[in-house]
Amino acid sequence: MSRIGVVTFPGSLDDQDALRAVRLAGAEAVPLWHGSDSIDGVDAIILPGGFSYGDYLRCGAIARFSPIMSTVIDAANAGMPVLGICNGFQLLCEAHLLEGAMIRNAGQQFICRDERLRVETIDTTWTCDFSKGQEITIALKNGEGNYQASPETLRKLEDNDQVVFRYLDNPNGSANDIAGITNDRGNVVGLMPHPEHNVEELTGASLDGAGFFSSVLSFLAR
Ligand SMILES: NC(=O)CC[C@H](N)C(=O)O
Repeated sequence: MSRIGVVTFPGSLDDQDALRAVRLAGAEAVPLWHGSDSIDGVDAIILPGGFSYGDYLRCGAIARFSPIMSTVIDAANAGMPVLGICNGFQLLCEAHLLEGAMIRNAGQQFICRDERLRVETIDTTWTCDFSKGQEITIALKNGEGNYQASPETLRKLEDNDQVVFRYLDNPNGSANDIAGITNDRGNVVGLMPHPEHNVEELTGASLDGAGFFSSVLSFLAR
């Protein structure tokens, strides 16, 4: 059975939901603690949403120096699937595993709502079970979700098919309507919306988040 680790930082909020989504997908969910440099032999890693270190300085800027991150960076560079959800995406940018940065939402409001997204590439470890161009609904909730990058970086992301998700109705001012991106290799993915909140019928929400977790399991079974 594949083992997927979820890292808890001080101020993480959605680690339990991510662990639950992993279990619902049929994998072993492995809680990991930010203060240890061990990833316990897992096959894939999720950096969950929340308010690590109270969002002091910038979202993810302090968590990026947690002991576990040096191991996560080595594993990601060796090809391990890593998914950063919201604060996790911010953290992946701070750790330079993904390019670009997040600033305050245009309008300066915290946004919490369902968001329509288009899947732009299925060539990643976390989206291979979707179809290209598929439209999905995933919950969004953040204050600093406005993705920005230099014109050169944006051009590179577009040219290399590294834009993974785009908002259909851009809620926060993100450049090129970008909701999520991947690295060159397609093993590291970050997105602002929260797939772990869209996996259970009981909530009445869409179940479109399940595709992230089934994708990584399909990838690991190859
Ligand atoms: N849901 C989240 O992970 C929020 C991330 C971050 N605290 C923000 O508000 O932008």
